Amino acid sequence: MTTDPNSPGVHPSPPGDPPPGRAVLDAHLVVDRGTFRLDLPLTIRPGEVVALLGPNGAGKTTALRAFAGLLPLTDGHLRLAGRHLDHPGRRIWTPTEQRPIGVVFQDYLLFPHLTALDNIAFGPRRQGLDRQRARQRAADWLARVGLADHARRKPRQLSGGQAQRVALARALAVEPALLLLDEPLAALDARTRLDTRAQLHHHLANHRGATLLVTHDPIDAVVLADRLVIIEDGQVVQEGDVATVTAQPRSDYVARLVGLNLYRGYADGHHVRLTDGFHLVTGDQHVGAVFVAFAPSAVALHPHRPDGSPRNTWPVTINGIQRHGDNLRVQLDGPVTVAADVTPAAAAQLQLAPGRTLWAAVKATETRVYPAAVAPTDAEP
Ligand SMILES: Nc1ncnc2c1ncn2[C@@H]1O[C@H](COP(=O)(O)OP(=O)(O)OP(=O)(O)O)[C@@H](O)[C@H]1O
Repeated sequence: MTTDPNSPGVHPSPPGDPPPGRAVLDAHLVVDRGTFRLDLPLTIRPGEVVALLGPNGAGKTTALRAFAGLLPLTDGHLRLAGRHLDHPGRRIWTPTEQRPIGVVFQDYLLFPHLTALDNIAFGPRRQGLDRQRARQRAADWLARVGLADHARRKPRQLSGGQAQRVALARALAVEPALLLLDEPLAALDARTRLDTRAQLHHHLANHRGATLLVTHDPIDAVVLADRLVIIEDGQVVQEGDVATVTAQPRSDYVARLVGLNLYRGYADGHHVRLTDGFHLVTGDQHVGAVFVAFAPSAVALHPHRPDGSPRNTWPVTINGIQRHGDNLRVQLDGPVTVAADVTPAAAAQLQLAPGRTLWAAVKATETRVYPAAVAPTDAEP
């Protein structure tokens, strides 16, 4: 691999490229790490915030490192603001420090020996601003994140929430075409996270570049992102706006993330035969391969088989019980594995305990049915 002598940031992409359209980020990351392969097409429009979600080992960190220039692409391309930063097919590669990218790492990685002000001024200085103007820009950013009076503090003299805000200001002070956020709120306690999330939302709304948020936290994703991209085993399994993804999960991971029971099956009118042979009656009519989803709150538990109503009923055995907000979430085994939410009062009445057998009931009208065939994505600009 050779370094592109015509450093991106100075020269446009070579002629012959497809037009970048409205996307500021246009990437197809292919990265091989041993037996693991990340294969992630991703475009992001100016001002758009995309959350990259996935279970452990899905490839989120690999993607983040590839964007930041800490891992080279095996194949594919990475184009930002119309310039190729990485394109193995053309032997183009751009070192980290020359990429117009701001990164907020999970543990912030502030320079410990520099003040908050100098941490933020570092990027603009390296971009060529003189010392005074770089410090002025840093001071402006400190004021924007509400820390004007913390300019002289060193990172060890800042709280977790303050350090996070300095890290965000440092990343944004270089006016990056792409802002990468790596679990930006994970290190904060619950109260600070709430405030900091609201502030982050405000700053992202004003950021004109693209933002990629890597997170495990569905709340961060739902609050902060315009679009979700979910990867598993290095591949995109679902993407779309928050409302669509949360309403119509297409993988077990996404269903767990949004707290829904999810099954695959084959629909014939109001009946869906699940892959393990069980039948569900649904409110919607469909024909063909479908997903069926319903909320744990839609599952009613009874000590005896309920009769006389057009519902789905089946015997279940309690496998586990956890707190879930003000309620209890009960994991149930049976011909259909299912999670049910019950109030503490109902739990006491039903004498819930692991191993106890009950009946589960779900009204047909509480189910959602949608085709299993993958719809075309709306990712293209
Ligand atoms: N240095 C490495 N060499 C080889 N394979 C690696 C290396 N680091 C990670 N991997 C593999 O790459 C895959 C993706 O890992 P990655 O850290 O990107 O996942 P992740 O989605 O960030 O996971 P987590 O949520 O646990 O941080 C995993 O299978 C992992 O074992």
